[in-house]
Amino acid sequence: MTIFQFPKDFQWGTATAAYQIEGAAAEDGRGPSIWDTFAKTPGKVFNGDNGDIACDSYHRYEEDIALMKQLGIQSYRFSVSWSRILPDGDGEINQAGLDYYHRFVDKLLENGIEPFCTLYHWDLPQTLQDAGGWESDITVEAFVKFSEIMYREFNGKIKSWLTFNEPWCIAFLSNLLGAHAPGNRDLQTALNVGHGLLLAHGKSVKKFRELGIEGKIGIAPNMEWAVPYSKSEADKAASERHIAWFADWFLDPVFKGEYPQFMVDWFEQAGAKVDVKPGDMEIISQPIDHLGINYYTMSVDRYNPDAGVLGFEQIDMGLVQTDIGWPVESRGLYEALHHLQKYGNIDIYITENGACINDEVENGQVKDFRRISYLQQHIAQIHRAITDGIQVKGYMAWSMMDNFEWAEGYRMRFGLVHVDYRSLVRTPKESFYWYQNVIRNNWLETRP
Ligand SMILES: N=NNCCOCCOc1ccc(-c2cn(C[C@@H]3NC[C@@H](O)[C@H]3O)nn2)cc1
Repeated sequence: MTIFQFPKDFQWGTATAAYQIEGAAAEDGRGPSIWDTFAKTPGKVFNGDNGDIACDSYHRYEEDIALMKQLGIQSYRFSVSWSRILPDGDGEINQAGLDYYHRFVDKLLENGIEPFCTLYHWDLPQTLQDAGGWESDITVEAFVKFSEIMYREFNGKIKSWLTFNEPWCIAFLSNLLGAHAPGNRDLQTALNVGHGLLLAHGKSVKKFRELGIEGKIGIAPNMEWAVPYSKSEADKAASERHIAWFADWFLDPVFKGEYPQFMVDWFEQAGAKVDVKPGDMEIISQPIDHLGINYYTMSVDRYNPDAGVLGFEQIDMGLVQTDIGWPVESRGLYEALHHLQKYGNIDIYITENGACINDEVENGQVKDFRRISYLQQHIAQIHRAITDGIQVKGYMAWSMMDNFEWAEGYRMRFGLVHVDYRSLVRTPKESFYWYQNVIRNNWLETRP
């Protein structure tokens, strides 16, 4: 047996997001978001599932927090439903929305759990999408206003902030590939959205500093690691484009104040160019305090000029896959963490990592041993990176509970806790008890 001891101040946690767990979609003044609209558009979400009820965490948060307490986590990453706070995206504040998050955050703090807040986790108020979405300064300025309201309201209660979750999904999955809300399929739109969210990020960080808010702020890109299928230069370049598409396209502007030129050139030959105005990159590259990284899988890429805008296809190498079809290769997390060192040795939180394993309850138990294997492999890679001197400060398993997995609806389960969507009964899985032990010990035990 090998013991991997983690630093004494390492923060163990779990993560969720508002639209995926809260439900109460039209309750207490909440306005519609683009995901309410998208989910109710026929054909967009498996089975026509939507977030009207979800896990009903809006009403059951005390039960959920009791489970977090039982799990023993030190921090809990959640997101705020913007359209609960500002139902029209801007304008009048909905006090009932603020009151909900105060009740929720107070309950976390009462239980010794640090709230780790993501301001934007994909649920843009529909009124702002109607006004141009992230391509429009209207939305950028509305986000700054929304974030200022949250900063002022929760200053001293919430000390760990993230502006945006997974910019790649917001820009490209949702506006080039059309798989997520609002479902556009246009490269120029995707680049405009990416630039808009980066401007909103920079302006919000600037506001955070101007207000003298206590705590730390950052952003949480999702990364996919990729390696070339062959030794050819074309395959090598394809895997580099894949990595940069998810990470460098957003992190170079944040940390270096410029887009990666090889990607700017690639997109230009594909017919799209970011319209960078004077002063934009200075705003975007406001210094941040920490970086959230979401990691799930890695890819073996082969150059194929006919395989989409980025010109790579992902080759199935026969690796074990989770139930959503993502190859399991924890080495990619280690490599991704080293890749990030070019931006400096910034504090990093693994703000999402987890496995889609769709086991159900049998005799009161969920024997999700495949999830335990996935988590163990990936946590071991984090220990390896820390041993190399990389400043990983925490790990938040995705997800605390099964929830609405976007276009996959409720069929894909990532939770440490099983949710019966009819009864809403929560059942801790075997992985919950395994993770409870890792947290209690602050070490990982691996058996040969
Ligand atoms: N690899 N790309 N190939 C080309 C594009 O393929 C099309 C599909 O792409 C993807 C890529 C990534 C994802 C994804 C999902 N989650 C899980 C959520 N994270 C935030 C939290 O809310 C979780 O629910 N993280 N990432 C989905 C689809």
